[in-house]
Amino acid sequence: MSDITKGFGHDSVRPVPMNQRSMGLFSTFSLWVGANVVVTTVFTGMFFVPDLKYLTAIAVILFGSLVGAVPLILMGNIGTRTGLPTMVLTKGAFGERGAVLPSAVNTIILIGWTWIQAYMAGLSLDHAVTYLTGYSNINLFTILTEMAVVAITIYGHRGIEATENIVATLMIVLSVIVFGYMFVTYDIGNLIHMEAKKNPAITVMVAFDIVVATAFSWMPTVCDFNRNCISEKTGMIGTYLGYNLASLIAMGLGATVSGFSIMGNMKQTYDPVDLIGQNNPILGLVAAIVIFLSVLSTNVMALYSATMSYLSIFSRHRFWVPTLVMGIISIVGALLKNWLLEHFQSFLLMIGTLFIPVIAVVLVDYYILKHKHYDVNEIITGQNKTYWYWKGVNLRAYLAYVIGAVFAYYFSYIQTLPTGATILTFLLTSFIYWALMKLGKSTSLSYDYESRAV
Ligand SMILES: Nc1ccnc(=O)[nH]1
Repeated sequence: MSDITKGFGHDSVRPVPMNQRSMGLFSTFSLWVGANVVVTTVFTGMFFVPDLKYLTAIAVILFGSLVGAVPLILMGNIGTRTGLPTMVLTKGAFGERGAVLPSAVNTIILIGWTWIQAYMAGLSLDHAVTYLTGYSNINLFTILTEMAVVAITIYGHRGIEATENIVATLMIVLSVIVFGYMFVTYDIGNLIHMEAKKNPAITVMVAFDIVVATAFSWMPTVCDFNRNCISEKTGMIGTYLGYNLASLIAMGLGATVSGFSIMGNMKQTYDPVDLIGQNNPILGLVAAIVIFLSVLSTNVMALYSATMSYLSIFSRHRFWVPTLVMGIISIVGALLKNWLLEHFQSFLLMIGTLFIPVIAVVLVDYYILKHKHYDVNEIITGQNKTYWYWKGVNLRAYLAYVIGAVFAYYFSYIQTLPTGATILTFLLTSFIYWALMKLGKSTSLSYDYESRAV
């Protein structure tokens, strides 16, 4: 056993020193292409057409991603500067003990992502194989996909980076083939002129909000990888380019397939395999490979980040043990199948509610209140109690967080806003946290923090 495990990743939550950084511009770019070209993002793109006109949808996807990727790269840059994973970094704002809650929630959410994505990969592979051979076994293809994910992730970030370097390029090339085939066979001109719905559920503003929220869904993960970037500049540029290209490919694919499926009087779908597999089983298989690779390259990141979040709480455990245990959970849970798809929308809303306020608090804390400086050693050891606040918890961060989360919950579930709630939640939480911390400075409440933070 020990011979096998020696080769596994030994990744930990300790800061990655500069001389051990492994991601240059191409790796960073590939990683973020691999991250956001994923079937769930394709699925999201489906909802934009025909509610919006095709080119309007593409413009919203592009613009929303360009905007959402700004906080994403700012967040990732904290990882590059400190060498720490995201959930360890939340200690700086939430306190040594206050960070336990976001870390635990993040672990669970990431496993949720692996479930739905593995199942959706299983579905596409199954459809393609059925069109080709008549054989069908969704469970088998789902399990095989997720087993491959576990087999890669167990080798740690180096295994993941090596995978992304190949898979990202492959996905770009294969998706160009799929887009090309669809545009020619079903006629892109028709798609462009297709009428938008009269009473759309998704307006331009709501679509924009959803695209920005997609970027937020990556923020609890970003430092786990960008802490391996060799420089701040390549980290930010690689992430920005990779993430935006990926959004355009993935959401664009969903929007395109949706439009063509409706024009062809089919049931609305996001899945290119469903659209083209019947006419052309070989290209259906190519499309299924794109979907499979999209999930492989994303689920390795989700499982890895779930492990990092877990290790943020239980830092002494060896990397491969929680990876393997959660890997097995990710395989079994994917067999919940349609239940996962049915709850996907509420899952997204839940993530928005739970995590946008966390990101707002961390960004304000690092870039504004702590002037771009965390004492890395102190975050890890807690020796001088710099980030101890009150009994290990920063109550002001929690207060801002709760207000932000209640706001997000109310305006997402109970009284939906015509603008969506993502950006407003982010701005509101940022302001409240900043104000509470500034206000706190002049009251005795701040004694604990101020006296120790020198
Ligand atoms: N679409 C996704 C966003 C964040 N994490 C994932 O695993 N998938």
